Amino acid sequence: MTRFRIGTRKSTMALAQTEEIARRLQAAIPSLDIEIVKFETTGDSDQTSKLLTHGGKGGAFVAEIRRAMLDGRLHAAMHSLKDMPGNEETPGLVIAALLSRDPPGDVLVLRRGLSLDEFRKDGGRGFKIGTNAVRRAAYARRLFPQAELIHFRGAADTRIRKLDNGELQRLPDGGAVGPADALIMARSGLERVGLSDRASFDFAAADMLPAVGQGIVAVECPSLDWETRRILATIDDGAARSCADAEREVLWVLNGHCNSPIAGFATIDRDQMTLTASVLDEDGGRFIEAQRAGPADRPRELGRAVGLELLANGAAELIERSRPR
Ligand SMILES: NCc1[nH]cc(CCC(=O)O)c1CC(=O)O
Repeated sequence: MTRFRIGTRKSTMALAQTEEIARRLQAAIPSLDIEIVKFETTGDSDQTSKLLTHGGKGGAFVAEIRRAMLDGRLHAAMHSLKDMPGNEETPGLVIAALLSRDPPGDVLVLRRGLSLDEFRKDGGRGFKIGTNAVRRAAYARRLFPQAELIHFRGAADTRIRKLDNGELQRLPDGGAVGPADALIMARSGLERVGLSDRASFDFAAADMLPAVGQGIVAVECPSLDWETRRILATIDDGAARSCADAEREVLWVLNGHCNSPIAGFATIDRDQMTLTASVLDEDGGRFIEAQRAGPADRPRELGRAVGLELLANGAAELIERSRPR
């Protein structure tokens, strides 16, 4: 049998996620001969320009690796579900597996030597929080109204090194900001790069609603490659899929772009699903939130209802305002 080739970006986090896919596939199908194929992408080599300008890291990576699958160079590709565009479908490709969800929330990572009490005592006054996500910036402005939010990017492990070294973040216009005193990062990402001991504080979902799909690793493959789909079905997690269907339906209804200020998070309790979603203003001034519960086996219906409620409350205007031009 030919080797089963899975494509991935080369970052520490992406490799850890792909190795997890390989481990689960190997456990399900011991005879499978798996090869991990590493891709260098525009998103990784261009560390300075704002992600926004090329449609998000997802946008750049997704296009390149998808070509390889459609050309037959790969059987499948790893994605963070969070980074997959929610406002379009890719003809010829399908998300054939979603791994069981890792912790979905965000954490605060402080520069070494800075204590949480010190950081929090005056609403963050005098401190700089680095993040590239409109969603995180908007929630952070609410939680730490006195802190300064600065643009900060890079792979998870690189970002923490920059934080500890007090490095400035270069901006696309040639300027620089920083150094940052704190970062906001996904707990799952931090764990995957082996740095979970750096989490100073876990944000509750109610205080910082996770991004749609956060914590879920996705595996994509050509939709007509039935053999690959059968293989990937062995590691597909039903609960992750239901939550993903509900959360991504919100993106679909809102026609959200790659860096949309949209948050969405579903949980399942027995046969009930609860879905919360929000649309945020870049400066944290306006929040539109909606929450509904419904049968867990009808996730899209719930996503649609929540998405339409957000639209009825003015979501489209906030999303259009943040669209990259
Ligand atoms: N944009 C990069 C990215 N894509 C997915 C995750 C987190 C892990 C996940 O959601 O599975 C991260 C890092 C971060 O947001 O801190």
